[in-house]
Amino acid sequence: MKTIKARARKAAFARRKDVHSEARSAAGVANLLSVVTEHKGKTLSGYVPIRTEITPVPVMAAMATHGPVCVPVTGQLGEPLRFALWTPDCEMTEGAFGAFIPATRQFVEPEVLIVPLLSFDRHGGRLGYGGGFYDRTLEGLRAKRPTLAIGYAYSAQEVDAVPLEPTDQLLDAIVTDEGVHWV
Ligand SMILES: Nc1nc2c(c(=O)[nH]1)N(C=O)[C@@H](CNc1ccc(C(=O)N[C@@H](CCC(=O)O)C(=O)O)cc1)CN2
Ligand SMILES: Nc1ncnc2c1ncn2[C@@H]1O[C@H](COP(=O)(O)OP(=O)(O)OP(=O)(O)O)[C@@H](O)[C@H]1O
Repeated sequence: MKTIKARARKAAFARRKDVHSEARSAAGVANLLSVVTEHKGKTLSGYVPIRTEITPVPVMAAMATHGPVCVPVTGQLGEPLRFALWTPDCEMTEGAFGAFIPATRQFVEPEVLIVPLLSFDRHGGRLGYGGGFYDRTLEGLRAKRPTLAIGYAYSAQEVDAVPLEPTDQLLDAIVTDEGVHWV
């Protein structure tokens, strides 16, 4: 399974690089807003893009006028993510794995998560960078309360079937530059 996932990641990185563009990112914004605006006031987690990830930052900025918005903070490998409050103008500093995090961190627990990914399938399967961070995190959050995991990606990141393990947490919806798909 490790080699299967590693191979899938390599292909997914190449595919995402091909379609990464500002125009496609902009096209995703309206679709993502249509989903998250239904959850105004709930704590929403986004992410600051790394590598060739589609950016949810305009959506996070719009939602920050309605309620708390946070971003993931990585601890040790094997630990779930934590989430620090974020505002469009907050000071940022470089965290682990090159992802930017708020310089001053007030930790909160999101109910709605915009989840970055390398590839997804129609059944909610998700391939990430391989730390298992979102899997551990969603497992913990879902054990406490209903939690909405929204995958955000370029539509070209769709595959027939993501290789899955028992510990993989499924997405509830996938939003792309081309539309919204509820699982
Ligand atoms: N924008 C963004 N922020 C995020 C995440 C993310 O996927 N996207 N994360 C989501 O979890 C966390 C950071 N997790 C990451 C985990 C691994 C790698 C990474 O580059 N891994 C190596 C392989 C490591 C290994 O297997 O030894 C690689 O892919 O080359 C990057 C980010 C928190 N913040
Ligand atoms: N809840 C969990 N408890 C124990 N191990 C876990 C859990 N979730 C994931 N893992 C393990 O972590 C490793 C990496 O997981 P996986 O390959 O699914 O990461 P990923 O979803 O691609 O990455 P990420 O979520 O960080 O973006 C796997 O070996 C997996 O079994």
